[in-house]
Order: sequence, then structure tokens, then C-alpha cells
Amino acid sequence: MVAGGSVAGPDPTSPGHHLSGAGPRADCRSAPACWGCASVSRLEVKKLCCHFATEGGRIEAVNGVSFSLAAGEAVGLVGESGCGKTTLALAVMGLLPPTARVSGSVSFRGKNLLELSEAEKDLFRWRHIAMVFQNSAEVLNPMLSVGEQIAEPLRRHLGLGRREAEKRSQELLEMVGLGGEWACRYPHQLSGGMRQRALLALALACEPEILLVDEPTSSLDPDSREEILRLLAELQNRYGFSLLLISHDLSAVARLTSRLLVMYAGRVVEEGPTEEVIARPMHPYTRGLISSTPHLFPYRDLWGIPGETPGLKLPSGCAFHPRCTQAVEKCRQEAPGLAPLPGGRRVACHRGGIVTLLEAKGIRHEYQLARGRRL
Ligand SMILES: Nc1ncnc2c1ncn2[C@@H]1O[C@H](COP(=O)(O)OP(=O)(O)OP(=O)(O)O)[C@@H](O)[C@H]1O
Ligand code: NI
Repeated sequence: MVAGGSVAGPDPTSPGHHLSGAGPRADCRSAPACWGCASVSRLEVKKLCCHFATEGGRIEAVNGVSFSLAAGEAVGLVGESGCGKTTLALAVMGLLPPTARVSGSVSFRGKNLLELSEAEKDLFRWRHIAMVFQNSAEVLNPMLSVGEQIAEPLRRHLGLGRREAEKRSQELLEMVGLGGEWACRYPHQLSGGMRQRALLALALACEPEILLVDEPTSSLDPDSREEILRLLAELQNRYGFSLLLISHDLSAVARLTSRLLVMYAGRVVEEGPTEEVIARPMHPYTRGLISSTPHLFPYRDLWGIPGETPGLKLPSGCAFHPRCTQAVEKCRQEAPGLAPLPGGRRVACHRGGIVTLLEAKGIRHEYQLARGRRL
């Protein structure tokens, strides 16, 4: 049962059974061939680099990023435009154009996804790792009804017949809060929020263990934004897939995720439990990002980060140093590594501990106040 989310004795061999309760089932008859039940799914990205060769020179869009995604975990990925968020997600999906040079590893169930053939990638993509792309208007095929588009992966990956796939796509549309009757409509007949729901239904069609969501609310009005965020949180909570939520919108990410990755110029500069990072940011860039996010701390003045994101040629040393008010000579010369700190945190900054205890307490108190009222 997909649409209703009923947990009462679903048929473990039915294609929808992972979506019917949280987490793997011990009694799955398809195991161990069943990906959802065989073990706890987990994505491990190590030293991922994605470079593009362009006429203007080499663009180092992603530069040595490592992180992991545990089963059922929701991780946020934030950073300014152009820092490499989408490129990272597309690399995980194996969807970067041939001009991209990709290195490092993306491990999923003991395999490095970067080394799979196109045919093998086709097998895991959408079935095990799915993505909701940034531009919903461009992603859906204008010539096919929404139902037909959702039915396609169901038929291809789960081997459902035409009738069955049709029925499932209606259930999936109901699951995301669109009535099943929307299955026969075309993308142009849907509003932005509805398209985003349809894309969620499409991405979740084959019950992937991992869902990558890229800027789900960037083109939506505030009401639709709220609805989509609530829906995403509800689906993740109910079905327990691992979520990587990519967004400019730090306040949305703060609500939905328990761990946060902050990217700057192709690198992760800070990582840790979301609440901790927001309450006590260690990297000056993270602090700038937090201070320029509306609604996070309603009682505090907003201020932007001075300067601009670096272009093709990255600055020497720490890429953030030209914009950093705390930079010292070492920052100009030496790129800081992502150093582990207590509490599951990591920060790439020579001046990482500069938040004074008093300041940290102040920020934490203010955040908790804000969270109590807003989040
Ligand atoms: N196919 C491509 N060819 C060349 N350069 C690319 C390509 N895709 C991305 N880039 C470059 O890689 C860098 C990272 O882009 P990316 O889209 O990953 O950033 P982003 O963090 O997702 O930004 P946004 O928040 O605007 O979506 C940018 O400088 C971009 O111009
Ligand atoms: Ni992007």
C-alpha cells in the first residue's frame, strides 16, 4: 500500500511494501534480492571531484567533497549559488554531461557508483537513488500526461503491467496530496506547487532508499513553499528514505534536516548537527550565511556576506579568505583541511574556534527563542 501508508500487514512481496512502514522489514520474502530490506542503506561519498573543461578554463565545481548519508537520515546541503550543490547531486546520480571529469568514489551497497557502466547506472537510478530536480517546469515532458510519466519507471524498474502502473501512479499522486484524477492532466495544467508534488511522486515511484531534492521551493510562492516543505517532512518521516536536501533556503533546511553540510567554492567548509551548526557556527562563511537568512533569527539584523563568490580562478589558500573578516596570513597561503571537532562536527578554517563562549551562548539562546516561535 503506497497511497494510504497502511502498516497493517502489507504483502511483503508487493512492490510498495517499503513505503508502507518506516524502515526495512524483517519478514521481506524478496530478501536478500530486495534492496530495501537486505541491509541498512547508506551512501558514502569520498573525495568527490567534478571538474568541467570549458573554453574559459577549468571549472572546479566540486573539489574533494566527502560525506555520508545514513539510512533514514535527513542531511541539508547549503551554500551560495554556484558553489557546486547541483553538480554534486548530479554526480551521485551519474547524470553529469561527458564534459565533466569526475573522480573520487560514491559508495552504495559496496559498489562505487562512479565505476558502473551506463546500463548498470540505469538499473539503480530512480530505483534506489532518485532526485527531484531544480526546475520542475523543464523536467516534466510536456507531451505526456503526469500519470504516464510516473508509470514509466514503474513499468521499467518494477515490471508492472500497464493497468497496474496506472493504478500505482494514481496512488502515488494521492500520496503527495494531488488527487488521482490529476494523472491524466498535462504538466502545463499544473501550478508550480502541483508540479513539485508530481515530481515527488515520480521520484518516489520505485521506493528509492535515497532521495536527493534540489531547491524544491525556489520558484514557489510562500504558501506553496510551506506546503511542499511540510509534505517532504511528512513523507520522509513516514517512509524513512534518506534525504539530501539542497537549498539556498537555510530556514527550510533547518526545519527538515538533522545534519548540515555547508559548501563554499566546491568544498564542504563546515559540517555538523543542523541545530548545533546554526546555533554555534564555527566557520565565518557559515556565520555570514546564517546572518543573511531571513526568519532564522527574527530579532537580529540581517547582513550579507561582503564580496562576491569566486570566479573561475579560486583564490590561494582558503577560498573564502578575500571575503573573510577574520583572515590572517596563514589563510592566504594554506587551504585548511576539514578538521574533526567534538560532537560530530567538522570545520575547514584556520580560525575555526574564534566564536567566544559568551557569543556562542548568546547565539544559542537567541536561536532557541526563534525556534520556539517560528519553527
Ligand atoms: N555542465 C557544466 N559545464 C560547465 N560548467 C558547469 C556545468 N554545470 C555546472 N557548472 C559550473 O559549476 C559550478 C557549480 O554549479 P552548480 O550548478 O553545481 O552550483 P549550485 O551550487 O547548484 O548553484 P545554484 O544554487 O545556483 O543552483 C558553477 O560555476 C557552474 O557554472
Ligand atoms: Ni543548483
